Amino acid sequence: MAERKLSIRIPATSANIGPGFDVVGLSLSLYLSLAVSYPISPPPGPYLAPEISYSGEGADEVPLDAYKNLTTRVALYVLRCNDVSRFPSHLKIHVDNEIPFGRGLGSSGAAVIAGVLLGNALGNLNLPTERLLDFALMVERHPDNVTAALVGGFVGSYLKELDEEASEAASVPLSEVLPEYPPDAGENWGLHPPKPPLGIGHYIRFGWSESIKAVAIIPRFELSTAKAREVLPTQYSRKDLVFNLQRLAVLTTALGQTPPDPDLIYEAMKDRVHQPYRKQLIPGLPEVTSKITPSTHLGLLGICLSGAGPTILALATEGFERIAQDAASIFKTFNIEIDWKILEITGGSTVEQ
Ligand SMILES: Nc1ncnc2c1ncn2[C@@H]1O[C@H](COP(=O)(O)OP(=O)(O)OP(=O)(O)O)[C@@H](O)[C@H]1O
Ligand SMILES: N[C@@H](CCO)C(=O)O
Repeated sequence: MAERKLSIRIPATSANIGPGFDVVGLSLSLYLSLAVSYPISPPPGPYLAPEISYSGEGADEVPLDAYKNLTTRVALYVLRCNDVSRFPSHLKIHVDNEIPFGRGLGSSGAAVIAGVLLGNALGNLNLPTERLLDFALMVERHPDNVTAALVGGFVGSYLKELDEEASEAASVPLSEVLPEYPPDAGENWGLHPPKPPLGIGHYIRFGWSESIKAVAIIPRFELSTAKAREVLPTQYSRKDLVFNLQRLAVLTTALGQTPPDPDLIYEAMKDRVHQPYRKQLIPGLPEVTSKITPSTHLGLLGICLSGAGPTILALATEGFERIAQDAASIFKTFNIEIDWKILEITGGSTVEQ
């Protein structure tokens, strides 16, 4: 029986990088990988729903029902928006995941991009990158993680201001975008989910100095992005806004310079928009980010919360192990154990047939 096989690989991401809340993201060398197969002509007999197997991070909690799993729900959303009512029969998907859940390393953004790429490939849709991003943004509504996961590198993005009709289309509740269809609903599923407006997200890739690696200091507890967003204020002072804008403007160029300048970067990775409010959820955050500096740790460039946390990201050119071990000692005084990884800044998502 002739089979079609696909391999899809999505990198982890770190969002914000200090002052760039909801704006910048960085793709990192930890991966969510999907091995997909299905017969080109389905064998005679009834339609068979997808079979998912899963290994690695999140294996004990991720739903294996294709109508409940985030990646396959997103894939079905993309298919249905493009007049394909269901998955191919006898579809098999094996997921292997290296990205820990709820740690600020973009696990949900990776799962969403995996779904968009899976839907695009299964439906032979050949959607351009910009359209793939529109679909991802209908699900994960801030662009930093999904854009970096899709295109790779150090990326800045913004959401376009939409006209009234498009804003309405883009603000439908997530439950309508990704309903949990009953697996036996067969051919009768509607084909008209809310389609994304065109061109929601826009992005640009900045330069990145090859000498810089990322040390991910990963506390052994989860913090959901939703919870970490609830503690943020809805309004900011002009002083705090200008503080972040000044640093972000410098940071986007400073990280592309060789050799990178630690004095410029350390200060440029400070933030007043999200980290001060999230410290109540991450004991030890202010201590780690203030005690590990370029003057105490040779090679360190800057240090910040990764995404919504609790992971802390240190950017450095050398001295990686010492940075990680000293961060571990500080966290230990707060009774928090950590794992750490030295990561490369990597390319974007890939689909191989
Ligand atoms: N591979 C996956 N398959 C299915 N669901 C996933 C997968 N990865 C993540 N998720 C879902 O996303 C949730 C984590 O999302 P959340 O936004 O809270 O954290 P994060 O994406 O890891 O962190 P951040 O957005 O700060 O980088 C998980 O609890 C799980 O429900
Ligand atoms: N910019 C987002 C990233 C997390 O997904 C936040 O900090 O809440």
